[in-house]
Amino acid sequence: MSKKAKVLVVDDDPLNRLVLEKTLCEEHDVFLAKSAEEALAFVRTTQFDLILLDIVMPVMNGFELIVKLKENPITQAIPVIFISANQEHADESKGLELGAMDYITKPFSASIVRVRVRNQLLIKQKNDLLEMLASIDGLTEIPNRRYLDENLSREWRRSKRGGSVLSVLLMDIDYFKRYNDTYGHRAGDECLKKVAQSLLAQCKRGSDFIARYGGEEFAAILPDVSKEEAIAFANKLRSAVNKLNIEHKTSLNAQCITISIGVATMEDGRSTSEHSLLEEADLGLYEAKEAGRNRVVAH
Ligand SMILES: Nc1nc2c(ncn2[C@@H]2O[C@H](COP(=O)(O)OP(=O)(O)OP(=O)(O)O)[C@@H](O)[C@H]2O)c(=O)[nH]1
Repeated sequence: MSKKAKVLVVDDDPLNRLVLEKTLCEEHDVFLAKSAEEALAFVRTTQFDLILLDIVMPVMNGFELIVKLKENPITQAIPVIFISANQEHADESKGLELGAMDYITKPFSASIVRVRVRNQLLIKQKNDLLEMLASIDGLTEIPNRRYLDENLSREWRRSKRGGSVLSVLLMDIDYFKRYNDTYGHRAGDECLKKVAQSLLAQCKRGSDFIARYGGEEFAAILPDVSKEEAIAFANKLRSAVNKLNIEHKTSLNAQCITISIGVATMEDGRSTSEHSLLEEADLGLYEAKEAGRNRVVAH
């Protein structure tokens, strides 16, 4: 059975909160906030699938709250439905212009609220699925370059802010053109899938992130991992690929598929940009290739 959606009801009127909870609690997990401030505290700790939002509330009203929600990358994708006693068209169009998905007027019919909430949750489910598909590489089924770029940008900003360490790896299969030429493009695809899955299997920490960077290149983002730890992890990845023992009889450095890895680490928030971190890892990768392949070079 699929898990219940989390719906946050934000309304200063206790009776409205109670009625909405009763209306929705059979189908969804319902959370109640009695003010916009309480809602903001809630969304910091819980990932909601939908917010039902009153407009007229003391201190911060519903319009002000939706602006804050849409400004924050963490909350901007949560669909909002206004539920308000304001029946003016101007309020409804303002609510929709500010990013709400729907506008329900009070007094409301419980069955209409239920259907409109269900509709928005279905749209969100489909959007989440599309977002996920757009982030996964079709061949290897691991995150793609787009997902990597987003994640690196986020982790780089986090490290810069907190002064924490961040390591990046760039990996490339050795003599892969020769592999394709020898065994065919289809076998090349199978090889890429096996390598990708073996790299992924080495990621034991939730924060480790592996992606297909493009072609026969892969990348890893390792938050809070020092240079020494990143080198050790890179060697673990290299050894995992060696152990796959995929025959490569035309390779010039081994009898089987191997990878070369470049490592770069940002310590004390010193790197100028996330791109410079990738460039340093790329330099390490280049040197690993030059030095004979099937090795790790840190920059
Ligand atoms: N089968 C297959 N091959 C790919 C894919 N993407 C890139 N390639 C191939 O990967 C090969 C990469 O070759 P090069 O960049 O010359 O490098 P290399 O042969 O691995 O040599 P070194 O990196 O110097 O060890 C090219 O022949 C690409 O066609 C893919 O999705 N599937």
